Amino acid sequence: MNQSKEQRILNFVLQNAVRGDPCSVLETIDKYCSQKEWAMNVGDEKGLILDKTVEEVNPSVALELGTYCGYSAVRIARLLKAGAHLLTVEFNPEFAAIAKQMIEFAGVQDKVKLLEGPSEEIIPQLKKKYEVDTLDFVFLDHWKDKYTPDTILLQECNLLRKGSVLLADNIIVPGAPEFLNYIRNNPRFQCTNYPSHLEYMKVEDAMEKAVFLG
Ligand SMILES: O=C(NCCCCc1cc2ccncc2s1)c1cc(-c2ccc(F)cc2)cc(O)c1O
Ligand SMILES: [Mg+2]
Repeated sequence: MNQSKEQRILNFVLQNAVRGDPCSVLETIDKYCSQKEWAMNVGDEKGLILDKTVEEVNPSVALELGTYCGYSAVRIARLLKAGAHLLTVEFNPEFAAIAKQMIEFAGVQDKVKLLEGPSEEIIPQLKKKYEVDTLDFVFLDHWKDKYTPDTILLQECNLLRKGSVLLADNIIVPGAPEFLNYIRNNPRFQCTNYPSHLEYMKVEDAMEKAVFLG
């Protein structure tokens, strides 16, 4: 049966990128998705905002919700200091299988733990099962109507500490209006908006950073 788009992206990386070189993997995915088939990776323009935020936070423990093909997991992991790690959550088994191979090809597998399942099930397991104390950085890039309930769940599970940084993708497209309303009106978060563009398109999009004030 014919291949999925995600399998085609992975194959293009396996055939054209340099094994063990995360930047080469990112460039190759961006090349494929801007020239051949659009896909919902954070991309190179919003990827720079992600890079700057990760470098600023320099997290020891990071969480990503919404792995997809592993583009942003590779993007984040390549910037992590020795001993730091990223937990990334994907509920679609096909996407998780692609992402696992992408992460391994990029050579960042020692810094990334890929967790399969719905975020609302995984988040409550982070402390006991995955030995997380608190999260320094959280990248929200899964279903846009899950951003708010999962942010509330992270607080209920005591996974945020004073200074924890959340970064949310797709604030304009597909949009996360309920999250924006929640986070900007919540006195426990200090928010910053970063205008940008939808990955590989001239369409406006934005990212929102929210620092937890404790
Ligand atoms: O839906 C998007 N991303 C989430 C996919 C949902 C995957 C999930 C992961 C997970 C893990 C744990 N629990 C539950 C879930 S659900 C998304 C969509 C667009 C877009 C933009 C314009 C379009 F015309 C069409 C699509 C752009 C983007 O950057 C996106 O991130
Ligand atoms: Mg996104």
